[in-house]
Amino acid sequence: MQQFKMFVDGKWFGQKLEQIDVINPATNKSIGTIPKGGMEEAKQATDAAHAALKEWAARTAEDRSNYLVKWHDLIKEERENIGKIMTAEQGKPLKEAIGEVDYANGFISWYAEEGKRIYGDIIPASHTNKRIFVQKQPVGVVAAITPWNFPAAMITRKVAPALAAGCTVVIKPATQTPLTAFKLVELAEKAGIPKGVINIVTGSSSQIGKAWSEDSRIRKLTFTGSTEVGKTLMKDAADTMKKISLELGGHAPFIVMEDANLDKAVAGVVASKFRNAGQTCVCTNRVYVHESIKEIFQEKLAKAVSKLHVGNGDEEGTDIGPLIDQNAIEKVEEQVKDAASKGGNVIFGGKRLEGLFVEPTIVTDATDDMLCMYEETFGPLVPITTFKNEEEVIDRSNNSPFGLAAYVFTENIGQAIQISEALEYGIVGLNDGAPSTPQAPFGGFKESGLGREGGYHGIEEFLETKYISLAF
Ligand SMILES: NC(=O)C1=CN([C@@H]2O[C@H](COP(=O)(O)OP(=O)(O)OC[C@H]3O[C@@H](n4cnc5c(N)ncnc54)[C@H](OP(=O)(O)O)[C@@H]3O)[C@@H](O)[C@H]2O)C=CC1
Ligand SMILES: O=C(O)CCCC(=O)O
Repeated sequence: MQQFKMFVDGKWFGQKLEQIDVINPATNKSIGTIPKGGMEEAKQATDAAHAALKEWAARTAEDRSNYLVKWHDLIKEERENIGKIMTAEQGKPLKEAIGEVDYANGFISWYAEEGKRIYGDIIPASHTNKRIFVQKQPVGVVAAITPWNFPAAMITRKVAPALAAGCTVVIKPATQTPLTAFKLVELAEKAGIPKGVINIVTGSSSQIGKAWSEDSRIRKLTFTGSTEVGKTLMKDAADTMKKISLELGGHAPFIVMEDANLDKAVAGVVASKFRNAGQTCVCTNRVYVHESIKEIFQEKLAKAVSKLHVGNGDEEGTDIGPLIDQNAIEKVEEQVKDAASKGGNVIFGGKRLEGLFVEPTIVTDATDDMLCMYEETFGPLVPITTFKNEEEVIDRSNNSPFGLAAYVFTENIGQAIQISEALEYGIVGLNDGAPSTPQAPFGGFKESGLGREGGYHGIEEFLETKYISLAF
């Protein structure tokens, strides 16, 4: 059994600390152990990142870009190997895991270029003897706290723009999926990224989170995970007035208008709902189908879902792997039971299988008082409800504290634009069940978070704006 180590200031360490098992959710077997770090290790990481900051920030953008390109190329060479590590610790099907590695690597190559385009401005002054220059500077040391559902992409989506902007980073991956993160950091070291620029610690999330929140040397905290933890981090970060980005929970509505191409809509639900067994914050959580097409849509969706194969992610042909843990299974079970007790019809699936597997499930006749219609599911359950008109479906879609992703399927261009604009969501998939991509600004409205990741917007999160007023 491999004993993994943390990486701080260019050194791998931690084998003398208490160890935590990393469990394969498909087999319930330990696949390695990681050190249980805490306050002390979090502080060491901050010390290292702080010491490395000045030199890294002073480099040219092109120099930093070259390191990112090397890192990208090493990840590309090992994409299958990293995918296997991810499937073993997280459970997602291998083809999806390798797809995530490519997606994750897309952030590195994109920001390797975007770092070269951090432009300033010259603003006309009010006096003839003055000039005003605006420039962007790296915010400083960045703390990145990442979840288990995307063990690679949530790291690179934060670390690549931070490094490109001239920041150094300390990372805490989810305890359930640290091995992919260690592999990425190992390849960053191999790419020659200087010591202290990337540091990673594992262990007590509350201690590490507190140490970083309270440390005034950390100038930016970037987090993906639950809304509850995001709120705690935001409160804790207030005392040192850090910049903060939060990618939190979602509850995506999927709207199927009367004139939608139903085959495209069904493919869209399958893509957005069953990716990662339903465990993404942009997964469809509730489907609104126009009442006139309800029967045919449900029939087509049930047929498509019946073709999905549930199994261990490392087996060929698996579409849906295990859920991450027992709590996740119980949440889905509770939502199915609740829906059935309130008049929902389970027309497909509905049962838990052995281990951490659960059948893909379709519940029709869903009503707004069912748990699955307002509480994030994070599992392969699709509740379907009907609507009569555009105004109704927009109101019901927006009636949520979340505002991350929404999906609309229609062939009417004018209606498509009007609905997209009316939705209080940061991402709208218009006839598109898979809108995520490195060059677009991923992020949510309302309690789904703050800030954007990806695209040129994503690098702004790691920059401070300064103006220099010159008088002569
Ligand atoms: N937006 C998204 O992509 C995600 C949303 N979720 C939602 O959240 C629910 C719960 O998932 P869960 O894994 O518990 O999510 P969490 O928010 O608890 O975990 C996400 C990350 O935050 C860390 N963390 C947890 N508590 C603290 C803390 N007090 N201070 C600092 N860091 C902390 C975790 O560490 P550790 O692993 O060590 O606990 C992990 O690295 C899911 O069912 C889903 O609804 C979950 C994951 C991702
Ligand atoms: O927060 C998540 O669930 C991860 C982001 C998924 C995506 O990038 O599509």
